[in-house]
Amino acid sequence: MTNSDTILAVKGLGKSFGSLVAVDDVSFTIRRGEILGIAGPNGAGKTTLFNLLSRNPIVADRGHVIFDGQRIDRLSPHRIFRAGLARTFQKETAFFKLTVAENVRLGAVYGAGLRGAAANAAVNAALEMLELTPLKHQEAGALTVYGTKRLMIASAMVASPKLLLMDEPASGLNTIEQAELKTLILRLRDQGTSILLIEHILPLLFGVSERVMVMDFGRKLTEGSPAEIARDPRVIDAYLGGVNSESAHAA
Ligand SMILES: Nc1ncnc2c1ncn2[C@@H]1O[C@H](COP(=O)(O)OP(=O)(O)OP(=O)(O)O)[C@@H](O)[C@H]1O
Repeated sequence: MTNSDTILAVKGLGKSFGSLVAVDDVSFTIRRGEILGIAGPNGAGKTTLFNLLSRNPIVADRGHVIFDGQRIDRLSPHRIFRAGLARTFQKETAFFKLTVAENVRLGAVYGAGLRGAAANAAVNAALEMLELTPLKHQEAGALTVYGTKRLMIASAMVASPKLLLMDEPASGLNTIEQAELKTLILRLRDQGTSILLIEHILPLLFGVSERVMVMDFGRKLTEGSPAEIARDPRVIDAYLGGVNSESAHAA
């Protein structure tokens, strides 16, 4: 069911909240070095899927997850992170009274288990990668939205994850910041990190993803290249709400 080219293989993943099936029998794979996009309307189950993969803060009712050849759906969130699967959150999340560098250090020490010079080197590399070095001594609470988004990514990247789950990194960003984020996401991928990306800003999602999976009512509706997804009438019906595929695809 998995091979060495596959970084993540998800099979039959499911989660219900009472009578609501938030994630319904979802299966997919991600190749090493790939960016797989996830689209879908509000409430489709995208964030719940991330929660199940990271087991943070909830666990799946059904299905299994093979990450880098190892079954991870019974590991603690901490062990999943250590195994190389990191995530960012939709809501800006940071220790706002700590500095930017201190936040990233927490990821290095308590997340990745690094100490001393190794921790310092990882923190500096992550700050540099996310262009946060000039802001390293600033309180996280004083960052812009885009700064906080980059801080969340830096706090994940400090562990050198093999796979990064990004939950709506472009929400709240202006168009210039969105363009910068696009460059940054591609750079992370080019440096060897596979990426699973939830994003409502379709030009960005379609512009960086090799493939896009669309969810609706907890289920995987379809998956394909961005061009295939943009012209799929089921997707237009479920998600684009009549926006024609040409404008949705204009990156
Ligand atoms: N802890 C929870 N308890 C009860 N219902 C939940 C819980 N978490 C999510 N849900 C419900 O599961 C469904 C899927 O939610 P989810 O946040 O995964 O959707 P989404 O696709 O990420 O939406 P959005 O694009 O708005 O972020 C929604 O109906 C939501 O209300």
